[in-house]
Amino acid sequence: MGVPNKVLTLVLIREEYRILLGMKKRGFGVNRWNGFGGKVEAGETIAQGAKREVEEECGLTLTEFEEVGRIDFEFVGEPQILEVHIFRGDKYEGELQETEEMRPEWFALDAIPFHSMWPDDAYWFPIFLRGSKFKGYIKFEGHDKILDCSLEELETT
Ligand SMILES: Nc1nc(SCCc2ccccc2)c2[nH]cnc2n1
Repeated sequence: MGVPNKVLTLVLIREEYRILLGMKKRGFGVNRWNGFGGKVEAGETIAQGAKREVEEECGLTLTEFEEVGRIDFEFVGEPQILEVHIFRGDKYEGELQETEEMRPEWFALDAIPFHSMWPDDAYWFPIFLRGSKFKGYIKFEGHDKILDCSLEELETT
């Protein structure tokens, strides 16, 4: 029995022709565009943690969102697996704002900046964008090199 997984959230707010990403300004994944998310705190559900991180990181309040995927990330030399629960944000309220953590920006679905994102995103974003549910396991060496990648599409909604 190794170290328990670190449970994290990742929220991708998607409209018909565009997706909301944030440029990470500090911490894990800095200088990459990503969805909004982070740690799940004691006493909150994973979904509550997802909603909280969106509010903290870009000022929007999710009113409709759904868990659509889960990817376990292993980093060579680190015993703790990152268990990332991925949500699609469908409806939200509030005013989009830049925070200390994230600079938000909308991207057309045919102009997603994969060259400035985590390298695995290019593999699972297409599954996410066609509305399927998915699960995966991805092994990294450092933050740029993928050693193993296994993704399974679970259902097409
Ligand atoms: N898209 C994506 N995201 C992450 S971490 C997401 C979860 C997180 C963690 C810490 C702060 C905020 C959000 C990744 N790791 C390795 N590949 C990856 N791809």
